[in-house]
Amino acid sequence: MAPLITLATCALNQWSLDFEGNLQRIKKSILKAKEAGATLRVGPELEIPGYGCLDHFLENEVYDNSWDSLYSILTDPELHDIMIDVGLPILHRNCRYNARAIVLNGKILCLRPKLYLANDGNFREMRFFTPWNRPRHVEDYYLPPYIQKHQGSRHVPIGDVVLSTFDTALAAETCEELFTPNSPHITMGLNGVEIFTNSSGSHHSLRKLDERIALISEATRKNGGVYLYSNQLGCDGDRLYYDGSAMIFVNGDIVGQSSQFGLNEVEVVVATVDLEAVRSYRFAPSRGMQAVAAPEYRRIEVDFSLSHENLDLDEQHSATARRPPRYHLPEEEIAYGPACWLWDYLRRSKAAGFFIPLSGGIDSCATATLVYSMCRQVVKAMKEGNAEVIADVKRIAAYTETLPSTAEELCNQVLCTSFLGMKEQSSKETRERAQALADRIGAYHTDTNIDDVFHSTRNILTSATGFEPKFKVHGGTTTQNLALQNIQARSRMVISYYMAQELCEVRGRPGGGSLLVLGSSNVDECLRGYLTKYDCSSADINPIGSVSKVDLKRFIAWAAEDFDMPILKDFIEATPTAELEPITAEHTQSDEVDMQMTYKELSRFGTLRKVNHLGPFGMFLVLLEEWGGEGEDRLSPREVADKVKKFFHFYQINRHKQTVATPAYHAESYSPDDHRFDLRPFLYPSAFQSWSFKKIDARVEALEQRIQKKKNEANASR
Ligand SMILES: Nc1ncnc2c1ncn2[C@@H]1O[C@H](COP(=O)(O)OP(=O)(O)OC[C@H]2O[C@@H]([n+]3cccc(C(=O)O)c3)[C@H](O)[C@@H]2O)[C@@H](O)[C@H]1O
Ligand SMILES: Nc1ncnc2c1ncn2[C@@H]1O[C@H](COP(=O)(O)OP(=O)(O)OP(=O)(O)O)[C@@H](O)[C@H]1O
Ligand SMILES: NC(=O)CC[C@H](N)C(=O)O
Repeated sequence: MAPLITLATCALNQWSLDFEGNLQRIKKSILKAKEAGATLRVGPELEIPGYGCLDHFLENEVYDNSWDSLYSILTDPELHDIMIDVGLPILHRNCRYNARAIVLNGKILCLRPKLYLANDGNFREMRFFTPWNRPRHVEDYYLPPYIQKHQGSRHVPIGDVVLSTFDTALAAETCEELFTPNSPHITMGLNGVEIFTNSSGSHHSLRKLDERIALISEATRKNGGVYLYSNQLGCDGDRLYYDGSAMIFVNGDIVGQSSQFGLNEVEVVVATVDLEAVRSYRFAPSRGMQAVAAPEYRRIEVDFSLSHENLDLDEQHSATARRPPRYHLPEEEIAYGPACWLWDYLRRSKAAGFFIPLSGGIDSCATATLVYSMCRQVVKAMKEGNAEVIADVKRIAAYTETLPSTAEELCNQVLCTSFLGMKEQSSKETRERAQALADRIGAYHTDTNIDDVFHSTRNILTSATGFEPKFKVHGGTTTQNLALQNIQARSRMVISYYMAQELCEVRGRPGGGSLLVLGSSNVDECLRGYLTKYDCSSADINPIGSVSKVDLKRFIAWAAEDFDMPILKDFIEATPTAELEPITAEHTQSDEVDMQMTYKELSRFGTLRKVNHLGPFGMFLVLLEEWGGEGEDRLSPREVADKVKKFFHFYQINRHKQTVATPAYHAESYSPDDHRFDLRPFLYPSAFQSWSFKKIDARVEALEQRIQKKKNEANASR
């Protein structure tokens, strides 16, 4: 019988280029793993410099510093007696590799470079690294001189290897390799590898954890084995939030899972597993037939036992029981992910808090609710005794000597909101909703009118040219109507930055400080371009910029119950409106009327454009199936065509706005973010003269002729 083995994986809140902080968190995780009796610890991808260094991976200094950190791990005797799988970038024969060092008792056993790099969506690993791309190939890696001295040899093996200990075999695959069709774990498993490690730099996106769980579960269900998944956690200096969820699987089942969103900088997951369960799982002769035909790996012999053969631990421990996977609802993912990201951003930027221009509409309400959600998590972590969080709150919550004890108290210290209204345009309802929300969450709120700024800006044009622009409801043209709306929108941006800079002084915050302006444009408005360029959407950061309106509404409905905030129901029921035009008895502005499409339709267009990679004609064909056909609520081919064409027209003429979009938390797979995720032109030829639109027209005409023919035949046969 095989003895039991205790293994550990972890989620670490690394920060790009924070070599000292990263090293300290790595060491802490190793010590925690050791304390729990583990003999193997796996850490996140590129954990030494942090995963998100991006073009810094082209700087040699990052490689040197990473070796310095590794040297510190090798020479720390407290980190001995445990096998360590740690991520770092390395230079080998002048090529850069995203690698792992497998280390034991102060010596490097081998280096394992990533075979297949992640290079889609937000990932650009091919920009910095070379893929090893040669399964099972091994070479000699020449160590830096001071490491050679310490190691007692000039080189160590580098490549796709298997490690054989006294009692089992293990091997490493790295993040994306799990997602590829021909994952290394398949051949490794057929070669008798019983333990797989995977270190990841995998960011959050709504509903993505399901995919990871399905992949790992499938990998070990088919082939048997123990799978240790490690991931980075938190904001490491970018739009991305790495959502932890370190996990241990045995033969398709989860036996350990860390939190997906949390404020702990170091989370270690430990499980005790019975290797006999893996061996007996691999009984099928069909597997055996593939195993004997599988190509062989070079084995590194390791004089170490992962099991507790001679320890009392065996008697005390039994294998960790399997448990169901823990998923959050998408509305919970929105409540927790952006909130944790905001916290990391706030503490790491050393800002004094946030400023939100609060309109009384649902979007800025969602942004404010996320800051409140952040405060709830921070206060909870303080109550649990989280020392790092307490230290950060001591610096940030400077208004009082004592630490805030409720989310509302903390929110009062870190959040200022302002209603920036106009006498004729702003309704009593929005003004009151903004005030009521601020009161409920404890924000410091001001209610002010910006009519003076509006009128004086408008009058500048009049005194310069004699021309007097008017709103449409007062007889103005569309251009005049838009120009006047944009004065309001853009002056709100200037006023917001002014407020953000001065409010700490106004409130007498010891040490002063200034606030970060938070934006509130959602993914659908960005996609359609229904926002004013350089208005409040041009904020410092935006926690909801990649969340759809449909999901935002679900989140607000969830928060109304879960955060006990009945006031949020009023926001859901209100008709979304920009309130940029004067309200009259006959006219109140409404988003969906203005946009000429619904938020639900926008979500579908967005998904088909980005996730399904469809152009206008392809989208038309898909939507024809979905929305077209016979029946009362079905659309004719021409109606479907009009919707698709309208969407592409507005998307294309407004794409330029995405070039200045506020850095937003990445959450949605159809995000139009022009900076890192959705790389497209921003000067398009006219959509209406496009080849695709002509194809749509031709197909509509053909379909209409067919429909007419059918009708004629039906009439004739009556
Ligand atoms: N191809 C191109 N490349 C680069 N820049 C280009 C461009 N075409 C126009 N532009 C620039 O963009 C400007 C037009 O864009 P922009 O100034 O945004 O103005 P515009 O898109 O004309 O108007 C803003 C729209 O957003 C709506 N809205 C809805 C909800 C809230 C808010 C709000 O702000 O609170 C606004 C508002 O009702 C209106 O329909 C042009 O004046 C020009 O400066
Ligand atoms: N009266 C106002 N007071 C303060 N801020 C405002 C006001 N009107 C608009 N804003 C700011 O400008 C942003 C964009 O305005 P817009 O009317 O498009 O809002 P929205 O996208 O519909 O969001 P919301 O649902 O928050 O109104 C808002 O999210 C808000 O931050
Ligand atoms: N760092 C990686 O290799 C990540 C790629 C992977 N597709 C993910 O999103 O998790």
